[in-house]
Amino acid sequence: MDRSLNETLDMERMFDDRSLAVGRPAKFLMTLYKPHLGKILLSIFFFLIKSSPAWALPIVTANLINIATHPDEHSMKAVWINLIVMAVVLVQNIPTHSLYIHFASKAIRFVEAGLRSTLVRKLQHLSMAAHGELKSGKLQAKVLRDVEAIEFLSKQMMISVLSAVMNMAVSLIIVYTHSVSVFAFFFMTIPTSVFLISQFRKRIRRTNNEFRKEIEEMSGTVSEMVEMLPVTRAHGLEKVAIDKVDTSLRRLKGRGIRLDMLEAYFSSSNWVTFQLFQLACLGFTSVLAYRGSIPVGDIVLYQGFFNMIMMSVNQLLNVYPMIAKGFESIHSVTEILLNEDTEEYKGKRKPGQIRGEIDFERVSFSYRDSDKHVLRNMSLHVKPGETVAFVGESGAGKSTILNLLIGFYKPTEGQISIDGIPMNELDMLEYRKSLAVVLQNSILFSGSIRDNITYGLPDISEERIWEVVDMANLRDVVEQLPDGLDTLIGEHGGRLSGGQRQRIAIARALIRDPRIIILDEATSALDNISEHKVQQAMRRLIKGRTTFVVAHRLSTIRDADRIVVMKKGQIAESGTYDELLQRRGEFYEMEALQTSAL
Ligand SMILES: Nc1ncnc2c1ncn2[C@@H]1O[C@H](COP(=O)(O)OP(=O)(O)OP(=O)(O)O)[C@@H](O)[C@H]1O
Repeated sequence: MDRSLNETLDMERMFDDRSLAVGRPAKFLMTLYKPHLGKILLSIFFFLIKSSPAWALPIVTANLINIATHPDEHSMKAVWINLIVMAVVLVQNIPTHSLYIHFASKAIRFVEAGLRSTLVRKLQHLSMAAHGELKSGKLQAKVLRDVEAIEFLSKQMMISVLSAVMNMAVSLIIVYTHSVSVFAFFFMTIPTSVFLISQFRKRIRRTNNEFRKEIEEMSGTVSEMVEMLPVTRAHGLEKVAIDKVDTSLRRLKGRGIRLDMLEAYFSSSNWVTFQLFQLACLGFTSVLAYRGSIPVGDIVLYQGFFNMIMMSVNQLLNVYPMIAKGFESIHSVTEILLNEDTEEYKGKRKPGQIRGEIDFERVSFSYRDSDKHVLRNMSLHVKPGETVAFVGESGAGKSTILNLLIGFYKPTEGQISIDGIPMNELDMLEYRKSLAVVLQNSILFSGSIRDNITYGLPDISEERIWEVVDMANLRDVVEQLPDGLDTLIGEHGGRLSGGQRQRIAIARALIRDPRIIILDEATSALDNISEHKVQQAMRRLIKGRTTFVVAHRLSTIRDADRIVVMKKGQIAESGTYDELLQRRGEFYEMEALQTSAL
């Protein structure tokens, strides 16, 4: 098996570990990176070597000054040794920096790909109810933005945080080995300066955030103005609209100037604090050198390392907001990864060749978090090959019946059986192979017409494709397009008419040669002529197959074996078209209403 896939599956297992509680981002990161420990250790190793020029430079500079201030007969030799060592340390940076990035990047990319893939798998397995709760927009944001933020967090951890922490640690060790008193000075002054600088930075960040909010509000006002343009123009309200934007602009301008001034003040305070502490370090080390406690050249060494520590602190403070954002994203990603609300049916019984006998046994259903009984105590026996049409007022529960049949939701009470096997025990993957579904809004994806028709079936012959194209009355549409079946249809079929989209969805159902067909208003968007042709094709298709249709126009279900009239989640009456008309009940009234409307 592909190695990366193996690692992805490992990751899935990791997230099955319930001990990985939400709210522990550090543990989450460790779980993510544990399989890549080798790469991480190698990247740390190469980081240490590649960073040596930064540490060597202050030492070599101090050595050279010390040699120059105390020359003897070995001085020239010592100068050359220092220069050659520095040159070697510099040149090794070329391969070691690449090796460091190679291992760090490999670890990060593996984790990123694995995380995305685990999330996508999880999304595919979450129940429809969970999807309804998470809302698709929010889900997209999670998969795209949050994974990006976690990837960014990883990069910052592996690059900025690692380099800052290492630089600080090495600097402190070198300073400690050179002079304990300078080390003590560093130890006392650095935390104070970090505290002051972080206070200034906090204020700068706060003022920036305030300003960004103002700008967002401003863009909201402008885009609302553009959206409202037709209404504004139709009522001659241009001045009102412009005044509204002007007021918002004036506020933004004033706030902007004030924030620029505040930012200037805090930025310069930040810089001056930094410089003052550096000056204090210079003063302290100069006094030590004057007293002869340290060699003169070491002043440069301590300046260099003080600077390096302060730069590292600055770097950490810079990446802090991004790290905080990354940790927030970890929270929201774990919300999905640890969501146990997966597909409700987990049965494993293989149905064999499905005949299409379906039983609803006292089925009741309510959507989650809703007290409303959408279906109540519904029983229905459907023979293999029978066509059952559901009609009834809006909200009567017709589409819900189809959702239950597909297995998107489980009945709250009662059960549905397929060929005598309760859905609970059924292997849904096998069952759904014999289902074809055409829902109210035909769902197409960007790609060619061919891709959309053969979705999930790679080895379909050209002949078979044209056969269903003809059956779905699509040939004239396809032949008029520049690339025929390979014409790209744009996102969600945006370049096609509603009728064309629906016909593609019908062709997709036809090509599966299913045993059970589920149609929700499948022919509603077709014109009279093509609807007639599709109806003919449908008749051919549904012959011998169990079919469930939800249709609002009663004319389309005249030939159904049985029409079930739904009312408030219950079966009000059922029978053939003619039987129901003769009964003069609900259906008779609906039919009369539609005929008079026509
Ligand atoms: N995902 C959902 N969550 C909560 N309630 C829902 C959900 N889907 C549908 N409902 C509610 O369930 C009831 C039945 O809806 P359903 O879509 O099955 O009716 P319908 O008979 O197909 O209506 P229409 O003819 O308008 O499509 C409605 O009151 C609807 O508001």
